[in-house]
Amino acid sequence: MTLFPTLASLRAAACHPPQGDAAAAAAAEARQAVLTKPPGSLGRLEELVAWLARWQRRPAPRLQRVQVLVFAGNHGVTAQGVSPYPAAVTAQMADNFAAGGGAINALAAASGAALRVVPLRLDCPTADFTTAPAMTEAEFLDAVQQGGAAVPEGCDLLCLGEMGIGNTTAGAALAAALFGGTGWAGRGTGLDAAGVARKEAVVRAALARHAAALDDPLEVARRLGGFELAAILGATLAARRRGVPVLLDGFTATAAVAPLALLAPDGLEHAQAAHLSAEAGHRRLLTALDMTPLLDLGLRLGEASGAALAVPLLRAALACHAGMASFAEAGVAGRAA
Ligand SMILES: Cc1cc2ncn([C@H]3O[C@H](COP(=O)(O)O)[C@@H](O)[C@H]3O)c2cc1C
Ligand SMILES: O=C(O)c1cccnc1
Repeated sequence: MTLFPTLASLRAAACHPPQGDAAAAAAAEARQAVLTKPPGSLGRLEELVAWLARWQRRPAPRLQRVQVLVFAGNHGVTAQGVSPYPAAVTAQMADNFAAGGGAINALAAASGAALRVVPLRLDCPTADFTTAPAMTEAEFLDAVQQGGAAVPEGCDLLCLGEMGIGNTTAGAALAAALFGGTGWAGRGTGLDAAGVARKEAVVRAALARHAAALDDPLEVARRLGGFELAAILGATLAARRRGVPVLLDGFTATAAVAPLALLAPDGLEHAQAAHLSAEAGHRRLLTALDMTPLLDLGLRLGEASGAALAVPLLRAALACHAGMASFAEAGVAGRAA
């Protein structure tokens, strides 16, 4: 089924995201209050359970089926020398994932999550966005659709990430176009200072080329994004509709979905920033989106690695919520006054 056959239908869906279940969240919170601990003492873990309840629309949320999706795409902007690695590495890494050899294979397995890698036209990079829109409207919608279609039925949690040489430049261009300012370009896979300056100049050139169209977040995603970034946006939208909470990976994945927060103020409420990437612009991007990352481990990999790493944290939060005794059950005295 085509989720969003036209840009107008995609825009309508993004501007009016369905709400979570406030009663389910309240029920989860009410249970937190009677468990044998001072109220609020499990901090963010308590909030995470209520968040899962709200977006799974279940008072007792579960994490039986956790799906990691890694979307892969190639970028014409690599012609500008913005990555230390050749574009061929994207397809080579997709093969490596298929053979089980990537970091995300190990991390998904360690987190008890299923992994699917979705290659998007790896033999056909996007256009170099310093000279033309990265994607045509049809290409953009197709990538969004593939992202949405990859969200499995009956999934309890989705971890979203990407593989695409050059895509931290696309992420920086998206962030700069959506939130303004300079200095969004970072080291990516390991640029030196001269390389970062060249990348920043490429971002400036892209913004100048597309200046007339940058007040529309979806046009920003089409002109400056990439196939895998559009797919992450589509998967995030589809997850919202299907009652699936989302863990976002690093800078690039966050930039990919940032248009949703500008199209609807609550457009990313069903998503958490799983970690703070070492990529320069991530902290600033999360601040702009009012998101607080769950982990800060100095990762700068992508591949949904940080998202997969946060899954055990959510499992631990649920284990407390489901497994702890209440004050009444345990015969523990409540607060004196
Ligand atoms: C071997 C290898 C494995 C990776 N896995 C993720 N990335 C990460 O690096 C790329 C973005 O960085 P840049 O914009 O500097 O090219 C993306 O593919 C991202 O997923 C990798 C990069 C490489 C080289
Ligand atoms: O934070 C990210 O998404 C990231 C950082 C470096 C390389 N690839 C991705």
